[in-house]
Amino acid sequence: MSAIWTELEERHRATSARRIASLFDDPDRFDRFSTETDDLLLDISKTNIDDEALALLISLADSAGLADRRDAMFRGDKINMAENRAVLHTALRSPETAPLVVDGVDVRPAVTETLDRMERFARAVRSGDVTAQNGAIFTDVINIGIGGSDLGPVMATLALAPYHDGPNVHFLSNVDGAHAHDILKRLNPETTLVIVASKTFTTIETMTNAGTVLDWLRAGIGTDIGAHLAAVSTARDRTAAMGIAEERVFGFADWVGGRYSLWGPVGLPIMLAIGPENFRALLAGGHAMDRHFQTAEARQNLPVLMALVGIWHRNICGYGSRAVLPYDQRLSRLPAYLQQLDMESNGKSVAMDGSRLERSAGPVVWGEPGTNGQHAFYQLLHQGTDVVPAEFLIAAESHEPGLQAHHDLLKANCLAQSEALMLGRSFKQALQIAEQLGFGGEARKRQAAHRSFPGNRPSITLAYPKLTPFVLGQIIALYEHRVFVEGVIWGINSFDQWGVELGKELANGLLPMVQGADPAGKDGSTRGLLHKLSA
Ligand SMILES: O=P(O)(O)OC[C@H]1O[C@](O)(CO)[C@@H](O)[C@@H]1O
Repeated sequence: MSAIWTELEERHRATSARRIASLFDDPDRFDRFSTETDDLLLDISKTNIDDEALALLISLADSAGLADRRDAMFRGDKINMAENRAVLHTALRSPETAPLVVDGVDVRPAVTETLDRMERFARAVRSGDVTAQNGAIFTDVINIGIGGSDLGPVMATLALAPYHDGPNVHFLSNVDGAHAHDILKRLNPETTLVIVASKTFTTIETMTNAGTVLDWLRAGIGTDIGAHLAAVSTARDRTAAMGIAEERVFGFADWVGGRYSLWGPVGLPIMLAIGPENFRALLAGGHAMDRHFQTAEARQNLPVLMALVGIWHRNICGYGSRAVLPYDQRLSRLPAYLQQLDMESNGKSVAMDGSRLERSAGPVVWGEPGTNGQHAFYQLLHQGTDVVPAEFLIAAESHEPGLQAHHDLLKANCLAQSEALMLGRSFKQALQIAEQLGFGGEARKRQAAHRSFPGNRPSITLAYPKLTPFVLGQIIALYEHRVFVEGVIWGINSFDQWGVELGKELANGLLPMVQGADPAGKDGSTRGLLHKLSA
């Protein structure tokens, strides 16, 4: 593998002076460097990757054993070695029936049974067959969860707003009491269903918020609150201890990682919002991407290509971050969702065997929807000292046919940004502009310096017909597999998250000090801040 890395670095050295725009002297470049699957088109042509670089990147993935690792994941092997767990979120969206065995048990029947139970429950809540304690239909649902038990449902519910015909869904995640307060003050406990979503059912934020919301329910409707509760968890003993009836608990197995969990019971709020049929279409989209990932040749394989672009930019070009820029307001939480998916999976510096990684791994992922971002941080994307590879997402068709002019503008802006990043504006062109504006002499040069754009900044674009549940399912699964492929190439375990533990432990120790205990043994800064923060 190291020989391929060296060849890639050499290829980069040999081509880094080249302008990306010059690659379009090849009239077929777009056709050869863009790929379509069911609904998605991925365009990687506006990068400096050429045939030679792509061939090397593909051999890198091959030599990392990508096909074997992929098959091992889908087969249910315990590829999350650090936790001795299989990684089978793909089973949650699979209609296949052939046995899928983990620890001697075929997992398919339980997946089907849980999905059917979720569906029955969601239908009954939506129709009013399952009602509040006083017989009223539930108008609102609060999902209490954080991280993977929040971000996926938040992102998908917003993305699929045009399909939202069920109760209003509110997401309570932050332990900051302001979050609970601001949600609860708008709601009526008599018509509110509460889902406590936590894989472990130990997460302090979720348990604290659940305690507050259960108290709010009791204050509003009395002690008999069972009709207003449901839970999503792998820990049935703990859901029982919270008083949530067995039939209101939707369980899943430890082979579903938190950030990969929206396809199963964690997706219950999505199902309540958009209905079981649309939820199943989301699953079908995810499964379609699974099939594509498993069967397409590397050069036509969207997750593989997206990952290889990621590797090229991170490791070969040395770019430390990537911007996710959905030109789709309803994907405004996609960057936040991807921050967990990507950075909690691949934000690591240790290989599977515990040795230090020889190369950089996961980049910083960030972003905001276009066009808003254009009026905020795009200045840095175009003229900043660091290059940030951009990832654009855009639909051919909107859900608002009556507002076509808006969508035309949205598309024009999206295309303009990737074009501007690539082309830039030369000093010579900027001099002409300055002259037209009436600047002369040194002022003209100064103006031109400020008004020129280096260009040659890479971007990729993901285009889709319309943001339907099926398309969204494909997009999410595409990113999941992209993260997986990058993790395989970096040689890391993308499915554990030890990096979140230390802060949790220290917070437990600090709580008594926040409440007045002696901060003995703490550093000067922490002691000083504790003093300043004592109310
Ligand atoms: O669903 P749980 O167990 O409450 O965990 C919530 C989140 O917390 C984390 O463990 C990180 O703190 C995530 O991986 C997970 O998605």
